[in-house]
Amino acid sequence: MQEYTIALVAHDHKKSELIQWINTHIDVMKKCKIVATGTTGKLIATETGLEVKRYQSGPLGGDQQIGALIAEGGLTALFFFWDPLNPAPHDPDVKALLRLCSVWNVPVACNAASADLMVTSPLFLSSDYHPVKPKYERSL
Ligand SMILES: O=C(CO)COP(=O)(O)O
Repeated sequence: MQEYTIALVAHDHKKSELIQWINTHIDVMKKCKIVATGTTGKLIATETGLEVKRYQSGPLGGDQQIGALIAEGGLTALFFFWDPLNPAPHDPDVKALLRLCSVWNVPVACNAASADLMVTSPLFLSSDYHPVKPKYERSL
């Protein structure tokens, strides 16, 4: 059976919204392998009981670790409830993570409404759905 890895990430002011969203979609979440940045992952595990592979906290490199997973072709989708109203010290990392989703055509939802649409799509976790993985050529 195919394994689907999703990343769940939320900035501090968005964490409770993410937990609420996860609980609304808990049956879908249970079908996925979940990775998360450190603090978000800890909260998800304690508040929902889901198993979570935790990376570093975002400001300490967690966003970049998830970016590396994308670059290796190992991420199915990203749910990133980022905070548009408070500056983050690691904003370049946040931008880099979102950029890599576009580079590698990885589905990404940045708010609860988009996340709702994504997980309720019949294509989500469907073995018939293979988003095009771009091929890049770089000459040195
Ligand atoms: O800062 C984050 C994403 O940019 C999230 O990090 P934490 O999950 O450790 O709070």
